[in-house]
Amino acid sequence: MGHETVLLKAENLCRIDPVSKVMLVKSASCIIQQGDRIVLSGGSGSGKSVFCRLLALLDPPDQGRIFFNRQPVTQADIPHYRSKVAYIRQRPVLLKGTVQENLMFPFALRINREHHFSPEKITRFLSIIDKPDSFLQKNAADLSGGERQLVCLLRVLQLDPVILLLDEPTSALDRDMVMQVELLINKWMQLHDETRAYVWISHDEPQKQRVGQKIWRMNAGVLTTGLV
Ligand SMILES: Nc1ncnc2c1ncn2[C@@H]1O[C@H](COP(=O)(O)OP(=O)(O)OP(=O)(O)O)[C@@H](O)[C@H]1O
Repeated sequence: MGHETVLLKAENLCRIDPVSKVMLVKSASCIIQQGDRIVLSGGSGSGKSVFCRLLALLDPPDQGRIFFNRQPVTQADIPHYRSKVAYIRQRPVLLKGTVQENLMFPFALRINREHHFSPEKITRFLSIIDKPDSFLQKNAADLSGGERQLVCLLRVLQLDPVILLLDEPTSALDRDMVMQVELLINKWMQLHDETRAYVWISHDEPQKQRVGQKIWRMNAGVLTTGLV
C-alpha cells in the first residue's frame, strides 16, 4: 500500500505501572492504515486496554512516539488528537439528561469549538440503527446497556474521528445489540469510503471473524502485529 494510506504509526511505546514499576506494555510498535479493520486479541490482563489507552494518549507513554498523519504528536496536539483517535470503553459513561443533551455536550467544550451539533448527521446515524428521532428525547438514565453504548458511539462518531479504539464495546451486550453496534461501525467505515480505521479488542471468536481483517496479539505486554 502507498505511503499516504498510513494514518498512525507508533514506535516503541512503553508503559510502566507507576506504583509497582512493572512494565505493562513493552516497546509496542504498529502502523494503522486507512481501511484497517484490526482485531486485538490476547489473554485477560495481557495489556490490551493499557495499550489502547496509550495509543489514544489517555495515559502518557513512558517511552516511544506516535505519529499521526506523519507528524509526531506533541503535548499541545493531544486534545485534538483524542477526538481523532477515539477510545471507546466497555462500560459507557453518560451524563444526566436526554440523549440529545448527551450528544450536544462535546460541543460545549473549547476543543470542539470548530464543530457544531448536526441533527442531520445524527438522524442519518439513527436511521442506520433503526431508531426514530424521538430516541433523542429519551432520558439517558432509562436506556438499556446497548442503547447507552450506541449513544456513546454516536457522541464520538459525530466529531468525525479517524481511528476508533474499541475496548470490548459489546462484551456486556445481548446479541441484537452486538449486531447493532457492529452495523453502526461497519456503516461508518463505508460512509467514509474505507478511509477510517479501527482497532477492536474482542474475546469473542465469531465476532473476531466478523469484524477483523487483520489480527494483532498482545501477550504479557508484548504486541505482535504480523509486521516484522
Ligand atoms: N492504571 C493501571 N495502573 C496499574 N496497573 C494497571 C493499570 N491498568 C491496568 N493495569 C494492569 O496492567 C495489566 C494489563 O491490564 P489490561 O487492562 O490492559 O489487560 P487486558 O489485556 O485489557 O485484559 P482484559 O482482557 O481482561 O480486559 C494488568 O495486570 C492490570 O492489572
